Amino acid sequence: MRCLAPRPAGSYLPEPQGSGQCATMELGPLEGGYLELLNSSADPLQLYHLYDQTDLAREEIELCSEPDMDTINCEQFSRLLCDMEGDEETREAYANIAELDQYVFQDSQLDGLGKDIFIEHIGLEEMISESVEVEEAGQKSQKRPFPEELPVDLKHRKLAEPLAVPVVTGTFLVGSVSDSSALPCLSPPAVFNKEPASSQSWLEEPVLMPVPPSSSLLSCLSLPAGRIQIVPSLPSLPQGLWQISGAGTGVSGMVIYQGEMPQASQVLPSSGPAMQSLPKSPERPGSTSPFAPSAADLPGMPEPALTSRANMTEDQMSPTQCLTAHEVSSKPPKWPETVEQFCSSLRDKYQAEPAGPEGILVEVELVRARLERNSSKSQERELATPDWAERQLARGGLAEVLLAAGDRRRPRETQVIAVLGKAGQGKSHWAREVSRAWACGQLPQYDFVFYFPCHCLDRVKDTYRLQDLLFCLGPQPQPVDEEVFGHILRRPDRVLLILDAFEGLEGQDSLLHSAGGPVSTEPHSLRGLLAGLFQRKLLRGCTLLLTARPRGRLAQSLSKADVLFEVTGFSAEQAETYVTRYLERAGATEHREQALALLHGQPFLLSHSHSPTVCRAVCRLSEALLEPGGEAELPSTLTGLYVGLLGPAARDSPPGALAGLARLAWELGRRHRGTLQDSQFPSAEVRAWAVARGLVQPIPGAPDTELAFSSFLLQCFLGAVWLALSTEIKDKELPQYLALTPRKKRPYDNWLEGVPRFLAGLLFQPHADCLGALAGPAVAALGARKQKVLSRYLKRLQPGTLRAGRLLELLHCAHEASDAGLWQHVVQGLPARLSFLGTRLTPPNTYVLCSALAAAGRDFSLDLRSTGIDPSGLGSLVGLGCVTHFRWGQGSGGRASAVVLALCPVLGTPVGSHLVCVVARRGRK
Ligand SMILES: Nc1ncnc2c1ncn2[C@@H]1O[C@H](COP(=O)(O)OP(=O)(O)OP(=O)(O)O)[C@@H](O)[C@H]1O
Repeated sequence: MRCLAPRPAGSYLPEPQGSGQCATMELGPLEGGYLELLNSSADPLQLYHLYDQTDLAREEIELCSEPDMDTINCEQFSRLLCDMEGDEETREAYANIAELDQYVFQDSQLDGLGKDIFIEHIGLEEMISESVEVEEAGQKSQKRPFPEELPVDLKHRKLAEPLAVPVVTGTFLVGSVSDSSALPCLSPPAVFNKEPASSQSWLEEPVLMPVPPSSSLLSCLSLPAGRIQIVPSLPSLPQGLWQISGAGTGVSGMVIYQGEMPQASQVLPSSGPAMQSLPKSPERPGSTSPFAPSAADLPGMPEPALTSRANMTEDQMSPTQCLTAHEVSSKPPKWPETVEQFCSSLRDKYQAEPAGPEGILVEVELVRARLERNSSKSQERELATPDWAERQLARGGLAEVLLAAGDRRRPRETQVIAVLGKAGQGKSHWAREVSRAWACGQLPQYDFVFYFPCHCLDRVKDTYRLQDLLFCLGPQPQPVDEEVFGHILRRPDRVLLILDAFEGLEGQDSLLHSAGGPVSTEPHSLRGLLAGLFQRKLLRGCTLLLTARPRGRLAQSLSKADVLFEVTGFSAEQAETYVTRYLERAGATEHREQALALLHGQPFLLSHSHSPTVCRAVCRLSEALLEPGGEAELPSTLTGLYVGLLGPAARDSPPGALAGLARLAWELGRRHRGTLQDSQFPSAEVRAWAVARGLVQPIPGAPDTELAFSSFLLQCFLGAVWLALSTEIKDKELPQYLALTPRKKRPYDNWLEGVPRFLAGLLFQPHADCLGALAGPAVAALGARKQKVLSRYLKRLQPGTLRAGRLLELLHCAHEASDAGLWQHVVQGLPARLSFLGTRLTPPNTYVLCSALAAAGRDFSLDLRSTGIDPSGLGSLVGLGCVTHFRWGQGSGGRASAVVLALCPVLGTPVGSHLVCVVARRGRK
């Protein structure tokens, strides 16, 4: 393919010299240089096509004999690149652009002017709202001279044009904001503290007010009147657009952009840095994966071939697929029939599986993760908590995740990728999407993808060979075919094994690091086989993708993985998308607005909907509540949510069914298990009831005799029901199950981590609406006795002595209890200085903390560093009048890294160094 190489004089495009067989474009010659070309409104494809035709006519090249202006095939594309590389003028023009880019966007000393011009020049003005007037709000940094080589017109404009944005010194900035009132501003009216921090505390540094990032959440932070101060010498901010709006300041908005500026060819995300990382919903006509954009996603590109690899030519593949396929390996032209058949049966299997129980897919981001020791004394590790703005999203989506370990990969070396996250965050959902994406032809670097739910691999008694694992225990059980197996062994680098819910394997931790795994494919225990894979002895060179809840010793072993990612659940927007899609699937689209109103009416449940599991539960209850019509309201607690869901099921249950299932949930949970065999149910009747009511469900890929609780949270709820109902649990033992006080020897390791708050909810909430609604009035006396025991215990607890994680759990218990006396007792006991350093503040954690601080009626100082708190949560917390001081920022360990800002009524206070921002004000010049 030919490139649009500029001609030395005048026009960049030659006059067409004949049309040949190609359609003639009506496009006049373009004058100027590459920058003009970039700036022109001409369609690049048209330009290419026009130029291409003329050369075609000249060179009589066959390529364009069937002209299709929408199509650039792979070969054409690589020739374009080659031609561009070979052309001196092209190189020079692009070098100029690159240099300008570097000068403008990567230099922390540069003011906003050059950037603005550059943005405008390359056509990114749209990023800056034209409706907002901007004002200088800071001081200029020292300017450097322009590089001599810069295009003259840019130099000229830089010097001649007026300053379009207020300059605040530092790293860089992008533009003003549009009307912030249009954004969902979740924070309450804020009154900031404007006093200096008191001494002798972690607040000693003048750290007051963060610049909160705006995100896909489009959240904003209301800023009250007060001094503005940005502490200088900040290390780099993470990338992204940050937005602040302030009511009391006349500031309509402020956007800070930190990080690399998108290149001219890139599209700036309209609402923050969130990137797609999962294949798109099957309902969408476009591609289901960022890996291979479809014709719908990229107008002008041919739709990629989907399922079959046979007879697939490069022309039929999308460019991305095409390039990737070339990069990864060249495949043999044709596979033996048996291999083709096996491969397509695998693809069919994955394509036939629905996306989750409801067949809904919401695109979510994966975040780069890291494990760290949870205390200096312990060897145990847990997921590190980066600040929200420091998170590194897997910007290349699925492709990035799968290729992430590639850099470190040695030739023919197995790579291990771990995708981690708390229960119910969507790990399995994501892993199944990977296999579905492959089945749709979107991961051409793999010939075979095997998905295993690890519950099915926990067979200690039998021995297996590698081929048994792949064929008999694999997703599409069938007799071993040696020809296919031989094919797999020849190219292990083209095999992806997905081990989902890895924590479900007995003794998983030892599989990852112990030595001595088998080197041959002779029969071994299943554990031995897996150890051989992880120790890179079996199928060496393959990719192992495992998903797990990282806890205990497993977390320790997982640090051996080549690369780690975390599934972090839904944003508020994604939760709303889920609700919408859920109702569409249920054929109840007419209830959408009401359902969203119900959810927003219960902000606590809204915050919990950050977990896809809870979001799904909320949808199910909303659907049930809205169906009969009339007034409806969601409960205000998680306990209420699950009582609402289980109540009707309990009412029509066989005698003792609920208690029987609750006992199973508890007993299995104590052994860290969430799956059960048919034979474990008290009776076939109970099994049938539990399946029919969706309390347990088949495990995809597992034998029919194996079932799993439909969610971990439901198992926790049932476990708590058992503790509340059981006469076998002695009263004095009950408090230990809240796991709030450290004990030397704990009989209960809190694996069922949702139990404490559900137990408090079940025992404290009014009996008739809660425990009674599930188990009938007969258990009222038992419940009252247990409640008394817990109440005594909780009231003796001193919140000030608890570590941050336990304090949050106590707040959750008190919230679930919905008991005014208990709540008051807890909030009154909160210490005035609260440090959450290194403890995750998820949306529900932030919610209970906000409620408690607001109810306490006194002032608080908060350390919010390394909590991962999101912008809206941060806005809500620091917007509380009672929060007089707070600290938030990147990292821990006292790095002088916080972004500090306090407001003054009039902006214009010098705004520190190393930050460039645009402050937009309405009605002021
Ligand atoms: N991106 C998503 N789009 C739509 N639904 C989702 C998404 N992620 C998760 N879900 C739904 O949320 C629920 C929980 O997801 P999933 O089972 O994948 O979580 P998990 O992290 O694997 O949990 P566990 O650790 O308990 O196995 C499922 O019903 C799933 O279908």
